[in-house]
Amino acid sequence: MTASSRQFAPHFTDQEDMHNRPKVFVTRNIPSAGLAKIQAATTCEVWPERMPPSPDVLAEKASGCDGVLTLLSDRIDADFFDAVGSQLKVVSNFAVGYNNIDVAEATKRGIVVGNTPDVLTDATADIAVALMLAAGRCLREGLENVVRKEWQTWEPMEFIGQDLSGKTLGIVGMGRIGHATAKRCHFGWGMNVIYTSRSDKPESDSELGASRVTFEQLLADSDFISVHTDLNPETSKMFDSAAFSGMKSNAVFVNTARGGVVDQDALQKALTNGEIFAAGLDVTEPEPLPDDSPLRDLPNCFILPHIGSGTVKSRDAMAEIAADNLLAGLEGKPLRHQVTA
Ligand SMILES: NC(=O)C1=CN([C@@H]2O[C@H](COP(=O)(O)OP(=O)(O)OC[C@H]3O[C@@H](n4cnc5c(N)ncnc54)[C@H](O)[C@@H]3O)[C@@H](O)[C@H]2O)C=CC1
Ligand SMILES: O=C(O)C(=O)CO
Repeated sequence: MTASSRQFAPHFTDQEDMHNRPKVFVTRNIPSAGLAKIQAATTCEVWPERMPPSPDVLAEKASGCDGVLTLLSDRIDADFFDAVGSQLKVVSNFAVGYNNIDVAEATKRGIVVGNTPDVLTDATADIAVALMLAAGRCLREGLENVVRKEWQTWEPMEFIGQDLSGKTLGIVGMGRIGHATAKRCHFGWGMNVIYTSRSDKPESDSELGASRVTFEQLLADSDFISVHTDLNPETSKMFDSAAFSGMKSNAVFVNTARGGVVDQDALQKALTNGEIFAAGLDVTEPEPLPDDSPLRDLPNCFILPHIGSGTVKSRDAMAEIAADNLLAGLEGKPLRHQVTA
């Protein structure tokens, strides 16, 4: 048992009446590093299926609960709060992003909301770099060529991509994951880093020689653009047709943040018309993309099924923090990571 779990585990014993335990609903199976803690301290129902519960089923299952542990695919809003009843104390999101939760509405009702920052920063930055390489170096076309048995010979004029070395990387949203991505690219490939942010980032400036620029300048100067903002009203669809037409024709666009920051029709046009070179996406809107989404078929669009935080270490640590947040909220104690509106 870690120090943090000791701190947050409510003091229930086996002898204690199960009915006195707080009631919680966990909307999907999560690593036992967190789930075991929750099961030891609460009366807990875990949604057993691979697909998320529908909003109606989610509300029904959470009804009468003191706490819920949610995923980024669960919408937690006023309708949900109305449906589940006034005893709900805490919503613990198994993610750092919490755009699926109406935090203002939760706060108004005295419900605390937790998230899982930091422990997935490196894993997600690694996927951002993987996407830069995959999209920039035509890995989809190369792989499909091999899988379809079209590989005939060494091709001097095919599968020609973009170098990272010495190029300019534009980070949109220089937060935890933005900085970690920039660090990899600056020290790994000697990339020049520019960024947009809501405030100056002196640590990124001094550690990486980075400079804060306007959004328009970032679009115009970057060879690689990597998005790391949270999804909020300001960032929603910030990558529209004007943004893509402001980019270099060799630009590689990478998004590991949220699909909602991109106008996907505009992205599809930019990729088809050669306005930009390629895109690498770990996130889309919706997830999954519809089967007939044209983005699925574009050879210069490399799409992953939202796996940024998908390492054993990150997911275990996320589960532990999410469990600690949930148990702390049930006891009315401060959460390890609480978010505010
Ligand atoms: N693909 C994946 O599996 C994962 C995706 N994410 C996404 O990445 C996001 C970022 O995570 P962190 O770096 O931990 O969060 P963070 O809060 O450290 O960084 C977000 C940054 O974006 C900035 N920002 C917000 N609005 C902006 C705007 N209009 N223009 C420029 N910058 C703006 C914020 O000031 C902040 O510095 C999460 O909110 C989540 O949506 C996070 C983890 C895994
Ligand atoms: O944590 C997040 O916000 C994710 O997108 C998945 O880890």
